[in-house]
Amino acid sequence: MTNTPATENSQLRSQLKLLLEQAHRNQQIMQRYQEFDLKFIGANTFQELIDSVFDTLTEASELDVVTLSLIDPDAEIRRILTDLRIDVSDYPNLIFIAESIDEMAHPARKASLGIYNSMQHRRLFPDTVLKPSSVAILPLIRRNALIGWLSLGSLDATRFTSGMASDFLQHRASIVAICVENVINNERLQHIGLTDPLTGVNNRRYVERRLLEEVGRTQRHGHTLSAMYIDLDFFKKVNDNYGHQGGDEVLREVAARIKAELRLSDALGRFGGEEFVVLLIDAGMEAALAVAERMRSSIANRPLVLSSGEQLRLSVSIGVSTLQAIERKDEVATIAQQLLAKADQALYLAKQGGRNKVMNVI
Ligand SMILES: Nc1nc2c(ncn2[C@@H]2O[C@H](COP(=O)(O)OP(=O)(O)OP(=O)(O)O)[C@@H](O)[C@H]2O)c(=O)[nH]1
Repeated sequence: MTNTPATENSQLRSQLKLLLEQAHRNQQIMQRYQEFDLKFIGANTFQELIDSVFDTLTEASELDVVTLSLIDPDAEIRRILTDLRIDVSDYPNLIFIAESIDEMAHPARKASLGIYNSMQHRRLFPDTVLKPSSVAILPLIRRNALIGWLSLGSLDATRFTSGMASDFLQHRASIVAICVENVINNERLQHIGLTDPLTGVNNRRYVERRLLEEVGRTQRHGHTLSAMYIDLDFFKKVNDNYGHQGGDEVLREVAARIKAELRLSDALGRFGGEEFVVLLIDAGMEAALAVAERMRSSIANRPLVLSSGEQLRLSVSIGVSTLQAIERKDEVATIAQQLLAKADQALYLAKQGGRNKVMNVI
């Protein structure tokens, strides 16, 4: 049967209507994606970016699971994030790949779409996340280097199929790659500004900032907070006998021994020369004195070995103070100053008392 002009006309009209509806839907999708791109680009911190990737992207693209894997062989990114007090364990969908990428079992630089395969994709969808039925694995490439993968997963096995065009997804991955690189560089700069270049521990600026935060928290929630001043004894002699470089090596080793006695939530900063300040979070005087004693003995009881092979014995003096019940009306800055001043007085007593000692001022 041949179509009359009238039926042809009506068929064309309904085709046109479908096309217009499709175009309208596509425009809405594009608009939605542009909003997400702006959200990614607007992220200033790593935390803001990963929140956008995991929450916004998952919801907007109607995905069941999204993971972000970053190649971090020397754990540098993890160290920066930990120092900036971002707990990576809060993000099960954020994966750090420690091995060299050649060991990864799938093509590294091309987008790959298809059915989930546990052999191939297990690393990008670890046990802590939902197992998808189909996946889109999008490499994140910056300046020709592979920095990780954005992995999208759906419970619908037909959502991502191997023949499907991936330009649109790859475009999204390029934006995520740029944003990841930017926020990591930002965090790196922040980190450098708060780190002592010689010892790698934090600097005075960081500790002073943290101290105000922690005093505020103590005031609000009634926790305890302790502070320590740690000063190397007769350090001038180390420089005189082993040279400035020997002195620097000693400072690095002492910083590492102090750090080894601390919890991740505590703060350690080099305040200048051969003086360190520690903030012990949620620790009263008794606990702080015990930690200080462990630090003192870990330095005094074990000789320091220089790169020249020379060994030397050294000690530290430590002054401890603790914040107890504080009045709400007191100024945070004044309380912080008093806490440090007391630790400094205690250090003075330790030096006066013969060094290699822990003293406290209440
Ligand atoms: N190698 C090295 N030495 C430093 C650094 N900063 C400060 N110093 C040295 O640290 C020494 C500090 O000496 P003093 O303040 O007299 O104290 P001390 O010899 O440790 O004596 P007490 O603190 O009284 O036990 C000086 O010789 C400084 O030159 C540094 O970054 N590297």
